[in-house]
Amino acid sequence: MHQDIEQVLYDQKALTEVTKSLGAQLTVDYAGKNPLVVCVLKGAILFMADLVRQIDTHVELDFMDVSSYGGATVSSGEVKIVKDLDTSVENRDVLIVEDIVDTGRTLNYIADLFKYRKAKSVKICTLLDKPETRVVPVHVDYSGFKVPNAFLVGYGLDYAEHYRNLPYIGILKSSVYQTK
Ligand SMILES: O=P(O)(O)OC[C@H]1O[C@H](OP(=O)(O)OP(=O)(O)O)[C@H](O)[C@@H]1O
Ligand code: HPA
Ligand SMILES: [Mg+2]
Repeated sequence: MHQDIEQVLYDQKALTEVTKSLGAQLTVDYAGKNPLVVCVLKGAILFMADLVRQIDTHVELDFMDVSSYGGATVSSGEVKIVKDLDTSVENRDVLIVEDIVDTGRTLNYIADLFKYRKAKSVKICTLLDKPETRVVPVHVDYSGFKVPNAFLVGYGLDYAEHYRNLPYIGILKSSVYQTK
């Protein structure tokens, strides 16, 4: 285990199992629908890559880069589009894939944007849901794990761009981001 990790919450086996189970459900729900599966960069990249391999029906992929944390552990409150989709969502069934819903600001913003752009349907699949810290409402359609109010890293989740490549999800030691 990495020295900056307090506790491992989900190891590779747990992540594989939950991804398979979500993929099986999505295979049923999206059969014949040709959904546009949108990965929210960068955090969701590892989950997206594993999840779509478990979806056994036709899908198209696209990527959107949105950022609100910068180098901090607390949301700035302002959501910025860094890279927009290449595809039009108009009249498409859109499935947004996220690593974590925390304050809800990122997904609230993206889901509203896709509805405004006239998507036929907008659903959310998140690996992690941290309900205690929600500031704005988000309807989560598919969720892997409900997590406690701690700063998590690994499997795509970062602190100041570090730890995304850890193959598990763990709680980051607070001594790493607290200066005193
Ligand atoms: O519910 P929220 O409070 O909005 O937080 C969740 C979002 O924050 C993180 O992304 P971040 O903006 O840090 O960018 P990153 O994915 O590139 O790390 C995370 O990957 C989610 O997208
Ligand atoms: O717990 C978290 N870890 C990493 N990035 C995040 N973005 C929102 N919450 C988190
Ligand atoms: Mg982040």
